[in-house]
Amino acid sequence: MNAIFSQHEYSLSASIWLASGALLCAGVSLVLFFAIRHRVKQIPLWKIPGPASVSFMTGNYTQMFHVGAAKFHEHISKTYGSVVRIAGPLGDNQLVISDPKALNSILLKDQDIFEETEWFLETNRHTLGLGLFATTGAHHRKQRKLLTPVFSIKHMRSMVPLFHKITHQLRDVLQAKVAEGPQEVDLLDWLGRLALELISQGGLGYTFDSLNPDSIENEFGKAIKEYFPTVAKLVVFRSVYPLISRWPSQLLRSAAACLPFPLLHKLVNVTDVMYENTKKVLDEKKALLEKGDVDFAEQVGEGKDIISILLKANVEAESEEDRMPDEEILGQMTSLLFAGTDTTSTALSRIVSLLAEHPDVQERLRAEIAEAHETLGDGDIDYDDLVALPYLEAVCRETLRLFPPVNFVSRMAREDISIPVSQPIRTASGEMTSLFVPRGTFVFVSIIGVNRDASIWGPDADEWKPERWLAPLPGSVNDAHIPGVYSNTLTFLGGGRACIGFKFSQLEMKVALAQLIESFRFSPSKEEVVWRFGPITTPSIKDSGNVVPQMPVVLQKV
Ligand code: HEM
Repeated sequence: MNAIFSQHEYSLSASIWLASGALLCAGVSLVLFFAIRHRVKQIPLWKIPGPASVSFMTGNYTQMFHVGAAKFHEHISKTYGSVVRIAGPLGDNQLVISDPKALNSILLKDQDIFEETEWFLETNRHTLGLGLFATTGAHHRKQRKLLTPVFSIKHMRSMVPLFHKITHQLRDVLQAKVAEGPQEVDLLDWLGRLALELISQGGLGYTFDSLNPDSIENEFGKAIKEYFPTVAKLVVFRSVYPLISRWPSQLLRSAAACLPFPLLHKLVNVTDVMYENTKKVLDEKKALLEKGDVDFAEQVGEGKDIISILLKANVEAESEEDRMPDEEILGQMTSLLFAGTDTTSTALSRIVSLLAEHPDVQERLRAEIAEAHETLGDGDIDYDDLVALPYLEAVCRETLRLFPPVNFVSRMAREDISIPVSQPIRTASGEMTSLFVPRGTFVFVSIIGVNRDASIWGPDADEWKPERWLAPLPGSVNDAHIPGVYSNTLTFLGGGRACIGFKFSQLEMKVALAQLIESFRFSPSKEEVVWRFGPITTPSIKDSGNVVPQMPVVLQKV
């Protein structure tokens, strides 16, 4: 009896093994089938010139994403042109594109085909929430439509006094530091605090109190700071996340808790803290709105912040179509904090660093601000006068052209498509006058490639020359029809996913520079500052062998 039972048991487990083996084989065959089909479809891409792959596993990625990768990006665009094939992981063929005509198709005409990648959308949905960084197509367009009025010039104009008020706080802190004489100050830290306050007060009507030197950072502030460095290190995890991202959230949480990856646990914790705190801010705002008679001017951000205005618009909306659900407002809140902080602080740090290296430009800019005060009086410079200052505009434009904080963005072709190119692509067998992009191809939109293209900007494209903006630009700039929203550059991208905060950001920078330049003289530190290339370029110094994000500058009272 026992023997028969064992035999049964044996054949049962053998069947289970056989079935599992068959399933595994079927799974592997399916993956292989799709991988081979994808490779076959990619055959036309082999003709496109590009650097040799350095590893089957990682392709050219170690060169593309290295901290010193600026040189590699410059090398590929100068050697291979504005459409370059690179090797992605496991021999995948991918494209780096800076050709303006091709980008018109990718970012404007065919933007629904060249969407954000799944890994970008899915990880953002689960960490930042259902904001602009997580939606596509009609859903994304609806969100943009509801958000556009709060980023209008009319609204930006009304924000200038708040921006000045916040920047005064920074100026006072820095003035206290240099009261006894010149001091070396880590401006990345202070400009980061400024950018956080500007977006948190101007965007959410919330303050982290981060410009108060005596304040203790709360867990919300810590989470916002830690979010980007944490996700940036989880590249491999993010790339496979779409395979499991539709599992029930409880299962995903349990899986994350079981996996032995401390960074993943940290990301879950950071996400929870961001969610709980944005929800608290939103609930408080809604309660105030429901009371009806609240004086919003008494609130942080004086009730002019983006979220308060969105909530008021929700109350006044006549149909569901014109209303944004709470879940999506929460997603916008975290997305704004994420998108508006490191980008702006990096841009401002770069401008200050360049002014420190170029005292002549610094003096000319200071003179322009002083002259504006002579005409307008001693008070803060208002919106219209600030945007009319030509040299301030030229310094900002030139820095954002040559040193865009975001170097590239990625897209994935959702269908086979042929797109036009401005310059024929030279291949071993002749020239291609259009580019066939097979479905599933990963495309890097090279912001830095467009902004520094010598055939567009002229032979001095790699030089920092603010005065280029004071004279008419070369005809080649207009002729290129660069599909960007800002000054013929791609710094804030273009099309339906262009940076919605680009006017907000320009204004923050101008208010900050106008105030700082009239109070301080900047000169370079003795420390060597290295700009680390990455999703967002960050200045750093080497301290006891460790790389520390920092931008030391010597400050002196004017
Ligand atoms: C110098 C500063 C900034 C730069 C260089 C910059 C650049 C960019 C770029 C390149 C994108 C496109 C990302 C992609 O397609 O993957 C983007 C999107 C975005 N930016 Fe900015 N940004 C800056 C400041 C800001 C500020 C201050 C805010 C908020 C007030 C903001 C809010 C956003 C949002 C919400 C998106 C997503 C837009 C969408 O998907 O529809 N950005 N930004």
